[in-house]
Amino acid sequence: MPNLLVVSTALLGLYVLYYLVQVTRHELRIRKIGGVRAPRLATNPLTSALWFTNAARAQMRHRLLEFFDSCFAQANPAMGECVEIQVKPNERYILTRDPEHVKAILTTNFGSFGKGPSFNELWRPFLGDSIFTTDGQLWHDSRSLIRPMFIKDRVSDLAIFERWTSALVDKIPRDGTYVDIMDLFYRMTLDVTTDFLLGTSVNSLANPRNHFAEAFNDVQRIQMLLTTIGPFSDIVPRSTYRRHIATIDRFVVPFIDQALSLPMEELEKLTSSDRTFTFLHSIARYTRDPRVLRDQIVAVLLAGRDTTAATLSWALYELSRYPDKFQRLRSEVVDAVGRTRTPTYEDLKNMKYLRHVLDETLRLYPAVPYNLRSALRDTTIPGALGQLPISVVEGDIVVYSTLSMQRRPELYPPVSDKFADPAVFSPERWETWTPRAWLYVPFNGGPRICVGQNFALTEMSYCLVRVLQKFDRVEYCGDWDAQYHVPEVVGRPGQGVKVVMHEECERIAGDGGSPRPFA
Ligand code: HEM
Repeated sequence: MPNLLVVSTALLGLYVLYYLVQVTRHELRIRKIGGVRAPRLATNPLTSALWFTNAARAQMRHRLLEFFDSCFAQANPAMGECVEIQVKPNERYILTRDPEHVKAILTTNFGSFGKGPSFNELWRPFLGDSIFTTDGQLWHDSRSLIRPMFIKDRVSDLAIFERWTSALVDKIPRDGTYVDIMDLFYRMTLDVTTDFLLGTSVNSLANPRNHFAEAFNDVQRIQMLLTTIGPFSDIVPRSTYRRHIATIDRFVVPFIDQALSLPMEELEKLTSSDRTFTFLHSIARYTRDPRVLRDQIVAVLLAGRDTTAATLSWALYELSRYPDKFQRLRSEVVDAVGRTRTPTYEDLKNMKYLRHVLDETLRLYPAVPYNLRSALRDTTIPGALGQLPISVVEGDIVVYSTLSMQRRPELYPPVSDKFADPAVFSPERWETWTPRAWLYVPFNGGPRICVGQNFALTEMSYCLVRVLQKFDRVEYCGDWDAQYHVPEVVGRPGQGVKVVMHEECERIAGDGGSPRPFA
């Protein structure tokens, strides 16, 4: 027994010594970089475990924004809105909501930051080595493979959007009953994206109970939790997560096998016609590796589906709160394309108020509310003007929130006749205001800017135009006070968006004035 005590004490002593050496080495490295630390919210594994527990709790209770904002109460004005958590002696999480920091990590100091090995490891079961999870040459190769799919000529082919928005419009009740339009938007964007990627849609608008869609939603929910608790994510059981990934693969892989079975001439033929073009057939011309194809398809599905659905949902939610803004948008739509004509790409680009509605929606509800980058080498992010920079050691994780940053009132002009309170939905502000650099970055910026930005804006514009051509009033039926933001990979309205859509009625001269819906 005494021997056991001696051995335990010796081991503990050795561990403490090792720990202190690590702490000192890390501290020296921070100084050597030439910058300073941000204020610390946690200094050791115990206090950081407590911090991550509180973060996970806030995320599960949908209070992550409040939690994230509260962390900056301890920020030091000399360093901008930035704080840090020392997880282990040589592992830190740096949190920021400062435009200068976001600019540094996304563009001016792009080469020093990336997704990093821990993000890759955490996300690999879901997204493999795709555009989202890799850095350097692997990322560059993915981007070169994917970017040509989003050139203007391809995006301006609106047939796919027409197919699925008209299916969505058909699903909206005309009899005064309410519908959760968010559910329809999620189903529509899944149908658009699977159609665009694979050439076959899951047709979830017709079949709401879809195993693939359910698995896809659940994997994202678990993935966000794993990311939030990062260093402690090993404690989360993975069986449900793996089961859902298997469901996703069972859906996607047969399409890939089929594409790979086609000879190159056939792939070229399919890809050269707008009618038969699919993302899968196009990238299958450049890689025959089924794993690469699977990973890129699932990554673009993740990128393209929920982001646009959530943004459309928030847009309609806000428009239903302001009937005058809804009417203004509708007038713009009807003046430009009437009540039935399908809009062209140029029509959509010319609708200024429509663009302001989407800009304002993405300002208040950026679809990707939280994001992170890992330091790939020792580097810095800027301090306040004339102050020392903040040292970032290789392996440190910098977490930034566009949601929190884009809602900081002090980064906006004072409230005036022309500029509404930044907490309020006001597309009108965009008529006279341009955001200061790096404040408004819903699509990110720099070399990793969203590759689907134009596709997304076209899809969302098309959908809103078609809905507003048909319906002249929207009535919100949810509980305004109960609405909340769900902080997952993509932030969506927690209560859905329950609305009654009122179809425009014309009074036909001579028919006794009975209302008749427009065709
Ligand atoms: C409202 C709609 C959208 C928003 C707000 C949005 C936002 C973003 C953001 C913030 C990123 C950076 C993610 C990161 O740092 O890891 C990103 C990347 C990306 N987005 Fe989008 N996105 C939208 C729609 C789309 C659509 C429709 C597609 C494709 C169909 C798409 C494809 C991509 C891809 C492939 C990337 C990875 C780029 C890279 O890492 O090089 N996005 N998007």
